[in-house]
Amino acid sequence: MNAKVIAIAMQKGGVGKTTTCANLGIGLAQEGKKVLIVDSDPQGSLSISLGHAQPDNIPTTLATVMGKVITDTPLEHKEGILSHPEGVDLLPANIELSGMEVSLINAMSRETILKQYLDTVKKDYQYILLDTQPSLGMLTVNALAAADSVIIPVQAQYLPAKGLEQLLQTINKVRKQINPKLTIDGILLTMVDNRTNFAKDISTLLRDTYGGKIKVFATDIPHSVRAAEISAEGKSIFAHDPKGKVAESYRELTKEVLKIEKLRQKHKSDIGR
Ligand SMILES: Nc1ncnc2c1ncn2[C@@H]1O[C@H](COP(=O)(O)OP(=O)(O)OP(=O)(O)O)[C@@H](O)[C@H]1O
Ligand SMILES: [Mg+2]
Repeated sequence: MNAKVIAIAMQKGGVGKTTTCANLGIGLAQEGKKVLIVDSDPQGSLSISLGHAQPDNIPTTLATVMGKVITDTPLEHKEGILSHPEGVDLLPANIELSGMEVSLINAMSRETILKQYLDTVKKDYQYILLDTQPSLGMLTVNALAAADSVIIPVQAQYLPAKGLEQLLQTINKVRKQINPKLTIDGILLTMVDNRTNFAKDISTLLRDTYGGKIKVFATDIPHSVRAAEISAEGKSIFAHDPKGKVAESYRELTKEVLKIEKLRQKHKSDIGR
């Protein structure tokens, strides 16, 4: 195994990054994949939403293992990785990670500390998903430097134009300077309210503006209070409301994500012929 690493990134807050990371991760596990999800947000929202209500009490987190990479200290096998009853592994985060962001400033190869860490666990997984914080700071750059691809959640109610442009510029910079093979899997429309036409307008606008260059996922994630409830429950939408429209859409998204990998493999073998 050599995991595909997907960063879920958008510096605008509250667009559904954490929700997508948890539910896509568990969706992939339900398709039989070995999945690690990594919380790289000092707020620890992903850790909270996967059942660790007090992340600040967790002794070993992403900050611990990144610290060990920086100081060249050997890691134990799967150090700090917790398992979730729905079949995924989680590397949690807490407020200590904001201290890490400061220590990165003076670290050698500071943009690739997370990548160096992930290289030690990639053989144990097929997918590694990275939840990122709402900023384009050093932790997000580390996630982009470590990733094979990015999924960009965009909240359907708001025109994402400016935030999206900044993110694309950062992705291009990371490609040029650190990680040339980084690709964009797609833009994901989240919290879509089908009672309005606005979401449709935005998705048309996105396709018109970026079409050809960037895929917009065919699957939209609908707005639903059921989705908002899960972060307090510590479980996925599949466990909380399995027959609901949000569970259905995350199942569809999971299929789309698996298809991207299949197409890439086919493309590779076609070229090899
Ligand atoms: N499909 C949905 N329908 C309704 N509410 C949702 C949906 N998806 C997520 N939410 C809620 O919207 C809020 C923001 O979602 P989430 O935490 O996933 O976004 P985020 O991009 O990770 O935020 P941040 O930038 O703060 O990390 C949360 O309260 C979440 O429960
Ligand atoms: Mg979040």
